[in-house]
Amino acid sequence: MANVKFKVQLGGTIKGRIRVPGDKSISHRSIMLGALAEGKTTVTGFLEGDDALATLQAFREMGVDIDGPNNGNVTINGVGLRGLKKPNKPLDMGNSGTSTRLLAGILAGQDFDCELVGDASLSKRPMKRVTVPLRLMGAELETTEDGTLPMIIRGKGQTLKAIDYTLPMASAQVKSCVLLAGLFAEGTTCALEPAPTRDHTERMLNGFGYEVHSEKLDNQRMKACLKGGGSLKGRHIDVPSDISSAAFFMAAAAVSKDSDLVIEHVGMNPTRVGIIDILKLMGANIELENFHEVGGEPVADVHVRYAPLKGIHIPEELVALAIDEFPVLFVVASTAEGQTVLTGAEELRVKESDRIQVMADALIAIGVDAQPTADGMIINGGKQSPQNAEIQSHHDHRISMAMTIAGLNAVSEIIIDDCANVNTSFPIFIDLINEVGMKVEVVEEK
Ligand SMILES: O=C(O)C1=C[C@@H](OP(=O)(O)O)[C@@H](O)[C@H](O)C1
Ligand SMILES: C=C(OP(=O)(O)O)C(=O)O
Repeated sequence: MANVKFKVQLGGTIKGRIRVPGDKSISHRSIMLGALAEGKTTVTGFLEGDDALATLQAFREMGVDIDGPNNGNVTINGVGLRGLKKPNKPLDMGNSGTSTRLLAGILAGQDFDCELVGDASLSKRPMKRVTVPLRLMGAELETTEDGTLPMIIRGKGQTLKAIDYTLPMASAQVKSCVLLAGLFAEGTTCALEPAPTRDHTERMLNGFGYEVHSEKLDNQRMKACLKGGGSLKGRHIDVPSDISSAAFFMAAAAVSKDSDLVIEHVGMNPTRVGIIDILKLMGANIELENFHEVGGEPVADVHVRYAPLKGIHIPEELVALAIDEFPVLFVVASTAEGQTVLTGAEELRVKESDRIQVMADALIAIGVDAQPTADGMIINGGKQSPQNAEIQSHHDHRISMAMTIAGLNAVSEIIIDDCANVNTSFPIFIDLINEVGMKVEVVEEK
């Protein structure tokens, strides 16, 4: 396969009015719940990126009739909770942690064996976090000794046991895995999280008429519970634009002089808006306009104008609410005056890459004063020394995009290696970033 490199020209002013593609987390869940529902589910705004397409393809291979995607429109003819069929081959989850961990929960309750495989990056990511609770529920699963893919899920059609599970880490994927397995369990399954994480699974299950009870306990901890054995009713889902994709554009406009950008129809779920809170704490000028609700999820237009930024200690309670945005937030911190400190974010080490180490290496390579720590990063911003650099993305779409944004304030040319991975979450990233005022050339090397 050709190696796709991004050659980023320095500088630029970010202006315009854009719309970024659909939310990845909601797109995955629309296929999963649509497939498990009775009747037809129609989806608009579906993200046609490789990760969400891996989920779609997996359900096709399990016998679900799915039309599309066609310009973000998908129709799923649901087969009900007991209607999935054994696929003829291992299901390829590509680069997608969300597909793998949520599907593991669904597959644990089936009456057929199934194998999940993935690419080099996904095959290194920890899966014990889902095999541990699923085994407690009575599921039979096998992984490598290290607890990584490939994963075999042995389905005997057994009814799973409901559990009351306290998650050891703040992870929406683990919470969702447990709740989805809970659909196939006898009794009430609960997932208690150490800090609130994205709640799209709970919201969407409720939207499909499957009651999930969520309550806030002490210390902001959330507990979500559902009773097994119910049914989901097909519905329409309008997927809002992905705040995690919008984040690259918010950051770009926040760090470049004279910028003025509107990003339309962005998902504003309170469990996802950490990026906005953090940028505002740094001094960013962000206004939310045209607030409204689509299908149970709040959306707004995000208006960002340039303002000088300062370093901060990022409040730990915002970490899970901005978990995918740290690569680009590190870039923002490198341009802000003073020190930015991130703590409590060790989960970043087990994403598509080790996002603490990889971003520290990339920023140091372009002359930024950055210091990785066990659970975060210390960045002394506002002073970069000129250094030409060729950056490695390490199979991580968010590194490719974050380091592109670094070009706005870098003092020497940036080339990023291995960038085809932006297709996992944001296939039109380069078109949009060039449209709003950057100059990024895509070079394909055989
Ligand atoms: O549930 C989801 O859709 C996701 C949850 C997060 O992962 P963790 O739950 O592992 O933190 C996030 O990083 C990922 O991009 C999408
Ligand atoms: C962590 C991410 O996704 P996933 O875990 O689904 O691979 C991401 O998109 O940043």
